Amino acid sequence: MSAHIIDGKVFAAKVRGLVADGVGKLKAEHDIVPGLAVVLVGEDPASQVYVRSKGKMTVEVGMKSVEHRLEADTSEADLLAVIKSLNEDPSIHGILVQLPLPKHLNEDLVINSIDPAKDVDGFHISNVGLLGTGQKSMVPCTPLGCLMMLRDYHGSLSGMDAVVIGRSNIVGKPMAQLLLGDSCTVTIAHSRTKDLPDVVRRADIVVAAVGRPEMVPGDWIKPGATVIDVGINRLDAPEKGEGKTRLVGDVHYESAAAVAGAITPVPGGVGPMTIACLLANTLTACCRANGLSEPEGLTA
Ligand SMILES: NC(=O)C1=CN([C@@H]2O[C@H](COP(=O)(O)OP(=O)(O)OC[C@H]3O[C@@H](n4cnc5c(N)ncnc54)[C@H](OP(=O)(O)O)[C@@H]3O)[C@@H](O)[C@H]2O)C=CC1
Ligand SMILES: Nc1nc(=O)c2c([nH]1)NC[C@@H]1CN(c3ccc(C(=O)N[C@@H](CCC(=O)O)C(=O)O)cc3)C=[N+]21
Repeated sequence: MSAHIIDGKVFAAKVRGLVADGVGKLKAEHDIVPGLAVVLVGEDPASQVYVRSKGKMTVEVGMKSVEHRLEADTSEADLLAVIKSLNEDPSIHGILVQLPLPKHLNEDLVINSIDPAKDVDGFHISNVGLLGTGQKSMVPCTPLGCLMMLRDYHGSLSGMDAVVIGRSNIVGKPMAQLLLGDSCTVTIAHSRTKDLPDVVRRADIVVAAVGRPEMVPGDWIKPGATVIDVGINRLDAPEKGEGKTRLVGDVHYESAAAVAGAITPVPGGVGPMTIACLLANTLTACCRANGLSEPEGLTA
């Protein structure tokens, strides 16, 4: 194994430190405490992990943390009423509705009912449009975290060939926008892409956001390329004991690390950065809401 390991855990701790400094300054100089509300409908297991560490870290950086846990059969009207009350609550600067939502709820409608200024996920159509046109917006946390790691490792990304595997609204598409914004030549690959291995072999930067465990093998990776593994896949791990599981990414780590120049591990890569960027976005939203200058280095 030769690749440099990009340590998302260490980087995320650094970002949370910057956020904590900003929060401290807001409190000391303006007596303002940023508040983040998370709304969880039902008991999606993938979301559980996220909500747990998020609540803890929100409090650690000095913010107010609010959780709304609603029954899986909550009506759309009741969910919209909760969001409306959070939109109107001046102590709340960030609102996150955990996805996926139960099938009977219209995800687009729900997301677009969030005040765009409080949309710390950056999923509201208004923020998507602002990002797409290069205007100041709320930037989705996972792609923002990936961008921060890439900028930190490479400095400038200008002119690099980037391949994003996956075209979801929450990861693939905004990731491609951010890479384009940093002047990469961007290819977006998906399930209908022809000759995916050859497409990936051209890339200086590979971002894998597919949701298929260890799908990208090392022999698809150009020697020296930087590999960002967004995938979070939980597999059974009987070797660790009965009922135990392990997390793996969308990249086959061992073989990819043998050829890549740099790689993010799973766990300990993109995941912790996502949460750090959520806190960063909440601080940014709070500064903007109060007409204050926002901290450097925490936005795209
Ligand atoms: N670390 C973190 O903080 C986060 C991690 N994740 C993880 O990232 C991964 C992706 O998440 P998300 O974007 O929401 O997933 P989606 O399921 O919404 O999107 C997956 C994308 O991968 C594409 N795809 C599926 N199969 C293939 C294939 N065989 N070849 C090429 N492309 C394929 C799909 O193509 P098509 O559009 O054609 O169907 C789709 O665009 C998941 O593992 C998820 O758990 C997600 C969010 C945050
Ligand atoms: N509105 C919304 N926004 C999201 O950003 C969002 C969402 N819904 N729904 C679910 C996905 C998933 N997601 C993760 C974030 C961090 C880790 C994370 O910190 N993972 C740790 C591992 C945790 C463990 O050990 O299980 C790591 O990768 O090191 C995982 C997953 C955000 N998501």
